[in-house]
Amino acid sequence: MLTIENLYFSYTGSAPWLLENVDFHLAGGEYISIVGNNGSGKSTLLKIILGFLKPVSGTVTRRARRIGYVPQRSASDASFPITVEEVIHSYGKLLHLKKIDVDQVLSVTGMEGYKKQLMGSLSGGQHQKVLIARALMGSPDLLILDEPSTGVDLTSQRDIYKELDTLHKDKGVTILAVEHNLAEAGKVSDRLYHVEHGHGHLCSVRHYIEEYIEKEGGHV
Ligand SMILES: Nc1ncnc2c1ncn2[C@@H]1O[C@H](COP(=O)(O)OP(=O)(O)OP(=O)(O)O)[C@@H](O)[C@H]1O
Repeated sequence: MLTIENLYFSYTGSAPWLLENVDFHLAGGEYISIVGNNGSGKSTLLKIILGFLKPVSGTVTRRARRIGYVPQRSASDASFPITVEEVIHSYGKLLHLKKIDVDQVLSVTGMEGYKKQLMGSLSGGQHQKVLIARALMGSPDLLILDEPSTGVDLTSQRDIYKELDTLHKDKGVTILAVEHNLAEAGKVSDRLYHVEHGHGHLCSVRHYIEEYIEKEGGHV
C-alpha cells in the first residue's frame, strides 16, 4: 500500500536531518500507529507520505487507490462558520462525487443528527467523527489520521477507536495514524512505528511499552 525507501528530510533541505535513512512499509489491511516524542518528525513524515512535502532524497511509493485524510485538529477549525453538511458537500465536490447523500456519509460515524450544526458548536469527539466520516467519502482504501483523539474526552476516544477498529477489521481499510494516545491506539493497532532521533523502526505495542518503562525507570 505504501513503501518509503532511504528517505532524508529537513526543512532547510540539508543536514542536520529531521528524518534520516527512513525505511517504512505499510501492507494492505494493516493498522500502524506512528509514535514518538514531540518534535520527533511524526507529522512531517505524514505530510511527506501525503505528498504535501517533498523528501530531500529517497522514494515514497503510494499504491493506494484513494487516500482519506483526517488532519490534526486546530483551534481555527472552531471559529470558521460552516455547518456539518456544508463540510460534507464541499468535500464531495472536491472529490467530484456525482451524488452526495449527507445522511449516509455521516451515518458511518453516527453523526447524521448533527448535519445542521455549525462545526464550531460540536464537541471535540463529535468534530473528529465528522472529519472521519468526511475522510471516508469516496471509499478510500487507505485512511491517514494525525492525532485523531486530541482534545477528545475519554468516552468519545473509545467511540472513535471502536470505529477505527471496525473500519480496519470489518471493512479492510488500511490505517496509518500519528498517535500520542497509546492507551487507546495501542489496543487497535497491529504495530507501532517509533520515530526517534531521525530514525524509525517498527515494533509491537508491548515492545514499545517495555522499552518506555525501561527508559523511564519503571513509570508509564
Ligand atoms: N514548516 C516547518 N518549518 C520548519 N520547521 C518545522 C516546520 N514544521 C515543523 N517543523 C519542525 O520540525 C520538527 C518536527 O515537527 P513535527 O510536527 O513533524 O513533529 P511531531 O513529532 O509531529 O511533533 P508533535 O508530537 O509535537 O506533534 C519540530 O522541531 C518542528 O518545530
